[in-house]
Amino acid sequence: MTDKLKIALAQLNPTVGDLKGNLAKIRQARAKAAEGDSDLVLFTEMVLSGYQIEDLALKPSFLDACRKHLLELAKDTADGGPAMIVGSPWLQKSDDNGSGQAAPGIYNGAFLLANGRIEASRFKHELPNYEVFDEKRVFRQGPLQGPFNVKGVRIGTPICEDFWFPDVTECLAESGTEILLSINASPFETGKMEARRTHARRRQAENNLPIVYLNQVGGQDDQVFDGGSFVLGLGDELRCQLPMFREAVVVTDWTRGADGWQCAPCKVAELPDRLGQIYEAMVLGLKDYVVKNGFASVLLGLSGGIDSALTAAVAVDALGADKVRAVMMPSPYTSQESLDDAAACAKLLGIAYDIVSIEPAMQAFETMLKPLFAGKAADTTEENIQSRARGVTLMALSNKFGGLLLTTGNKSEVACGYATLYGDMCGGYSVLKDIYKTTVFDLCRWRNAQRPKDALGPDGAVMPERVITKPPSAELKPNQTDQDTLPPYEALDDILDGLIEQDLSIDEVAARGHDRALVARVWRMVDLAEYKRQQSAPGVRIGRRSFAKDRRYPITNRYRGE
Ligand SMILES: Nc1ncnc2c1ncn2[C@@H]1O[C@H](COP(=O)(O)OP(=O)(O)OC[C@H]2O[C@@H]([n+]3cccc(C(=O)O)c3)[C@H](O)[C@@H]2O)[C@@H](O)[C@H]1O
Ligand SMILES: Nc1ncnc2c1ncn2[C@@H]1O[C@H](COP(=O)(O)OP(=O)(O)OP(=O)(O)O)[C@@H](O)[C@H]1O
Ligand SMILES: NC(=O)CC[C@H](N)C(=O)O
Repeated sequence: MTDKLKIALAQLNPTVGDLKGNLAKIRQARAKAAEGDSDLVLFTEMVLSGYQIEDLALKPSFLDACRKHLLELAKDTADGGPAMIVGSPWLQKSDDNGSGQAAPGIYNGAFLLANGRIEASRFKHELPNYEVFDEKRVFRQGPLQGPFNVKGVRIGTPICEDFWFPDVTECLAESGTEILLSINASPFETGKMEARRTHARRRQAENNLPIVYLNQVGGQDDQVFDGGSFVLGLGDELRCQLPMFREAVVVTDWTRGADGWQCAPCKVAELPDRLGQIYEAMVLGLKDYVVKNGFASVLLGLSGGIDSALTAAVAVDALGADKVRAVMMPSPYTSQESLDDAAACAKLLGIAYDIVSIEPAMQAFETMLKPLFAGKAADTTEENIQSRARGVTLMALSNKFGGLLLTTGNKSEVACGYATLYGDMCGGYSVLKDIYKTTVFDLCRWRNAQRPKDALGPDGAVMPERVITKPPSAELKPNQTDQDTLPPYEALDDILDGLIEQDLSIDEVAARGHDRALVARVWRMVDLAEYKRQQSAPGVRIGRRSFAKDRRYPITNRYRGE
């Protein structure tokens, strides 16, 4: 038994399916922890496989590979260096010994690696099955179990969702746990840090134990894991705070006292404010999508409007100016103001900027379709041809030069279907998909006022003020503004917040001070655009009702909310 313990917290950015790469990252973190004389290194939920693995969990060959890599990692601990607690998926076989009472099946596990072997395992009990999580679909529920024994100290390891309810920690406390080390792969949402702290305080109040909350960092398709790991000492005292949105390995010092184990105060990183967290989530989400999918660069249509300006700024902050290419594609309806603003944006960001007129394509389509369109008045058909001419141009550049095309629609537009299918919806990834237009304005002002830490973009303003202040327009016909089709964004976003984020009825949203007929119209627009959303690119998830896995609606749907 010992009265002193050094526990290294490894807040890493694994890649789903990259077992070799993740193993190397884990080894590197352990080597760093060993330099700090750590007794134990704590890693996050499913760090070996990455999270979320979705139906990869149903592939026996993948689970075999995870087991093989875990056993290889366990052998490292024969060197007398620090023990490890590592998260991994696990296929429990009927002839497995030493894994407690667990029945055969696929589990989300935590493994104590020491003395050159897997000393013990614990399986996740509370499987989340809401919002973006579908764990019940692929994992079997683990039994309630007691703590690991590390150098005679009883260490309880609730796995993410296990920590959001009292039962798992209560069982651990009743079985003599002295320190709770919660391992997580908890995706970012606005307000999530506060929610995690609240759960930590509750678990502490219930069990009177010190708590380590360790979270994964990095982007995985639509989800961004924001890190922000922390240590909550006895008496609700923040002993250690790791940064959000970046990797960190920090060694914490623990001493056994009369009241139990206490962590010595160490680094307390400053957390970004609300808009800063959203912006950094967008940056990390895009960066990891691009890098982990093997793209060298991105491109986008830069219209002189606010959405493409913000998308370009995020791309530059994530990847660097030399990896971002902007194309202005004027039509006869494009104003000089837009041409000037797009050029000014590109200059402020220092990105490559080309101008390709779509007028020849518009004329070609007019000529091609003239015999068939005879006697028909111009309508949105011709507007959509412009948007599609731009889409074809951008996709051609993506094919020829290999960059990933960024699509720029924000959540207000995506909600209402205010975008052209196979036109401006072309693209492989979206950074604004979960950002309402009013937040787009806030984020532009925020970024013009400051450069986030580690951002690769320039200091100072990244877009001219006029991009933020002018009325938004698709410029698909003369003197058009978004408000010809949509209500003012302040009103629209509040209605959408009610209908989508809060799941309110038409009457309940109208009671917030909106015209009932307008709310019913917006409800209908949202329903009618479901088919567009189901064909749209993935994008960074910011809230609990993102348009991907959080909010799943039927396309064929006759419920009108009345
Ligand atoms: N349930 C369903 N399942 C499958 N397909 C369905 C469908 N309902 C319609 N469709 C099909 O979808 C097509 C109509 O959709 P689509 O071609 O997109 O056209 P549509 O939605 O009619 O028009 C696009 C709108 O977006 C606006 N816009 C365009 C470009 C940029 C911006 C901006 O400011 O960012 C705004 C534009 O002003 C216009 O109001 C038709 O082919 C129709 O048959
Ligand atoms: N003239 C243009 N040149 C280059 N790209 C354009 C042009 N017009 C539209 N696009 C592309 O299509 C997207 C949709 O743009 P549109 O101007 O129709 O509406 P928006 O949603 O208000 O976007 P933005 O605020 O970027 O203008 C733009 O973000 C941009 O990527
Ligand atoms: N991986 C998990 O179990 C995540 C669920 C948890 N409630 C969270 O988002 O933090």
